[in-house]
Amino acid sequence: MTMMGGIWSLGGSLQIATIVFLWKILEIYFPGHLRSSIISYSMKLASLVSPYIYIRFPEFIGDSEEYMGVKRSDAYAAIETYLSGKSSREAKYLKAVDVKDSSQPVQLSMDENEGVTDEFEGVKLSWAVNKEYTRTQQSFSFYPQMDEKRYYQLTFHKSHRDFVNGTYINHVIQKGKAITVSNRQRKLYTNNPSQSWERYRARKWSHATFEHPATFDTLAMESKKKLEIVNDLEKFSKGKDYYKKIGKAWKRGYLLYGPPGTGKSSMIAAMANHLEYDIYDLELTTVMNNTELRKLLIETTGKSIIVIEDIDCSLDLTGQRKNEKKKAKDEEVKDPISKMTKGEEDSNSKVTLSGLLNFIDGLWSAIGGERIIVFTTNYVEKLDAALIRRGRMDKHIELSYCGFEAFKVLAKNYLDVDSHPLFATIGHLLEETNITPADVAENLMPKSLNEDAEACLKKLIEAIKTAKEEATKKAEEEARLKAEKEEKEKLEATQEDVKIDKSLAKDVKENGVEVVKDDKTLANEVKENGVTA
Ligand SMILES: Nc1ncnc2c1ncn2[C@@H]1O[C@H](COP(=O)(O)OP(=O)(O)OP(=O)(O)O)[C@@H](O)[C@H]1O
Ligand SMILES: [Mg+2]
Repeated sequence: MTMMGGIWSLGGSLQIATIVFLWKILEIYFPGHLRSSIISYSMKLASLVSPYIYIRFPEFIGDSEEYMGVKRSDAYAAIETYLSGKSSREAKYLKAVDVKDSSQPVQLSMDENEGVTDEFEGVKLSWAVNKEYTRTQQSFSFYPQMDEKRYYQLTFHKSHRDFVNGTYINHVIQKGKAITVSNRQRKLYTNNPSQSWERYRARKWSHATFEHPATFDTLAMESKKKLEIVNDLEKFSKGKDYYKKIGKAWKRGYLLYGPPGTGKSSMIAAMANHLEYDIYDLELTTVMNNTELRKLLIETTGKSIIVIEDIDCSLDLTGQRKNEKKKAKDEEVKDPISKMTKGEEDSNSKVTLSGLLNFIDGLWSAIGGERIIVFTTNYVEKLDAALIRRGRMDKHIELSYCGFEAFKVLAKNYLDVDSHPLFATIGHLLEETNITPADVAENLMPKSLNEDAEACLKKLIEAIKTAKEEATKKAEEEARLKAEKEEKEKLEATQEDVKIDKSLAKDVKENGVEVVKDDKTLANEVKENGVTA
């Protein structure tokens, strides 16, 4: 189909008709892989006499022999977007690339075997989209599977070689990227299990349109803290030159920690909405090893937030668990047979702490533009210090129970009230009670059409009182258990002392000599009598 690319520059309806006819014959009578060989040989033949130059932009780049290592080409995507307008006006065979919401037009691109012409600074160029077939690298089969590889082909007269290399291609890529940014719909990605990566076109990430409505305005937290985070994000997103100057990869790590329901996930959504970034929600438990993790990283794009939720649950990454693992390993060394029986489990070994650290700040982490990495956890104290040190997780943000200021944000959002006589009671109760913003929000939400703001606020007051009573009961119960435990320990210690005393007395009686008292007995005597015996 390379020949088709030349059609648009050659002109002449007879030539076009002949070539289209030949192409149809090729398509009907020759299978895909044979067709691409015929095309490739005819192209070589034609190039001997043709004054045209052809540049190919494949859809996937990387090691073409190893499908697992390929990445969708940014240039291909930019060209697709750049040509979208022209394609929808000129091409006859089109396909819908991205169907957006009903308020926006469908983005169209040329279908295979189609071509359009472009003119830039007086130079005419032609574009075509083609595909070729290659054999997949799968196990031996009598019916080998063929993979399609799409590519854009640019054709131009050889006199414009320098202009195209120096100016035109740059213009196309820049323009394509700018269009993408202006009408892009943000995406929420999640990683596919690696078993489905085998096929060439199978992606490592699946995506859906990101539509979470949380913003920093709807987020309930102290305004000072909120402003600090917003400023931090903005400084980062505009910091390209700064990061270059200080010699650091353009990325920033955030650790969000706090009890369940305090807004960690909501904050990630608010960050993405504020910066207009995509989100890559990385499910670490389906990643088999460090190599897979790196491959996933390579496939992420710039202007994105990579999220690992509940990092403490995802993997054996906590310091504590690592020690347990080390202990288990030491035991294995002592007992090689047990190691062999555990062999199967080991081969399934998952991402390690060092693999994750590499993911965050290894050499590979610097590719592909600005990126934010966010970890969330309910138990910050469980995390390994190496994982959350500054430079990796640059900013630690605690999301905590609902304070009065956070309540006011929720009241404004949920009930549209800025002030109310019941606010004072609520403020007072919140000072004494730990209740999550999720619980407050749930109580503020009207449950029927007749429920007004006052009814909701009263409902909240009752909920906080109940939470307070429960917390008091819980604290009392804990105090009782603690006292019981202390009492038991004291009793056990006394019984131990009595035992020692009795054995001493027995020694004296039997042997007629006094045995030197041990330190504990002496200390007890000093405590009780104020003098040593
Ligand atoms: N700070 C907050 N501001 C606004 N809404 C909140 C806040 N915290 C919680 N919510 C509400 O509670 C719900 C749960 O919050 P979210 O999922 O963000 O909590 P989380 O901290 O991620 O919890 P988990 O640790 O269980 O994942 C959200 O849908 C949101 O409506
Ligand atoms: Mg969450």
